[in-house]
Amino acid sequence: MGLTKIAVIGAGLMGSGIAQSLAMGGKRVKLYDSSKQSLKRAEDSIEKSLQRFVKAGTMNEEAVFTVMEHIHPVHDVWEAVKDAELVIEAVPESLSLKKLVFEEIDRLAPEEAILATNTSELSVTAIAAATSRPDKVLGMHWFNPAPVMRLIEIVQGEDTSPETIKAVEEVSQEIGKETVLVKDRQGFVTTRALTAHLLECIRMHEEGVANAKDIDKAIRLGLNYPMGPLELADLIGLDTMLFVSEGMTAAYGDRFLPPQSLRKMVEAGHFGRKTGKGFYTYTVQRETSKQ
Ligand SMILES: C[C@H](O)CC(=O)SCCNC(=O)CCNC(=O)[C@H](O)C(C)(C)COP(=O)(O)OP(=O)(O)OC[C@H]1O[C@@H](n2cnc3c(N)ncnc32)[C@H](O)[C@@H]1OP(=O)(O)O
Ligand SMILES: NC(=O)c1ccc[n+]([C@@H]2O[C@H](COP(=O)([O-])OP(=O)(O)OC[C@H]3O[C@@H](n4cnc5c(N)ncnc54)[C@H](O)[C@@H]3O)[C@@H](O)[C@H]2O)c1
Repeated sequence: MGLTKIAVIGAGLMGSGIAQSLAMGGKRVKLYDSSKQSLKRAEDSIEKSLQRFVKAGTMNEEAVFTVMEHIHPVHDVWEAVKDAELVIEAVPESLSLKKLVFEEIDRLAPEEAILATNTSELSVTAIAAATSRPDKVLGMHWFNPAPVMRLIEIVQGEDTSPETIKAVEEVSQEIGKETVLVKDRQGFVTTRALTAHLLECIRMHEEGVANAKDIDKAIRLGLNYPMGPLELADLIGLDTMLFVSEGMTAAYGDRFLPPQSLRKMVEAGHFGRKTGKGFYTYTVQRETSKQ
């Protein structure tokens, strides 16, 4: 059994799903978020997601209890990383923020710990350079919703060692995921391909080529995609989509420019599922009063 003690930093949409996926694969996970509210929301969304597996008949209540037993929400980053063999970061898509987080976990985590970022498209090499261990830093790009999606895209930074890659390939396979290995180029493989697709569909919506429902239906039924592009953008988070679009524009030019309508929705605080409104409206679970 490879790496077993894992810390996840950032318990939002992805961090909660990553923690759940690891725990479902038998790993012990400490889950930290700078916001207590996010940590509470993470526990609720993990419970909800596990109940989907129970409803689907692929898990029983005993397995749910075991998975929850493997996830330890903590309120202090030192507590989260102090004995970790692998730390996975899933904070918002901002290079400056990720560098700050990596500087901190580099100082606090055991020196042999591997540090992985779940960035969608930012430079793994630049994040690694913020630490004293660039050979032990790589991209571990999960997909939303993490408990269901089967791929982990491993991104090799300029100084990532082969041993680091092998250890993360192993832990990915141990929890039932498939991996691919890509170079550290903006957007890697998946985000570059997906962003081109999603942005073009948002532009079509903006130009009034068709309404949101028909654009999604056309792609879902016409191209046999599991989700339409606008409902998928709402699932990913329009805030993340804007971050990604701006990052890709810096690297590849105007073809990735964010549509004005995307920017306006984000400026208005409409991030999609996570805020209850994006291209569609959703019922957002009320925050529990208990902290
Ligand atoms: C940009 C980033 O860096 C990288 C990315 O993440 S790109 C995005 C990658 N993800 C995709 O492309 C997802 C495409 N969609 C799909 O594969 C499928 O629609 C799906 C797996 C999300 C759901 O498939 P399906 O079996 O039809 O489930 P369905 O009953 O329709 O449920 C859809 C809903 O369930 C969620 N979901 C389904 N199973 C789930 C599970 N076990 N745990 C958590 N959420 C689950 C979906 O997110 C959505 O949320 P909701 O519960 O709040 O409604
Ligand atoms: N949303 C997706 O579909 C998706 C898929 C793959 C990868 N990603 C990437 O994963 C990362 C997280 O995205 P997300 O959608 O989960 O975002 P999110 O906004 O849902 O979650 C981010 C979490 O990080 C927490 N946070 C912020 N600063 C922190 C800090 N200094 N220390 C600890 N926690 C902190 C926030 O409180 C929040 O709970 C981004 O880099 C994103 O590009 C997103």
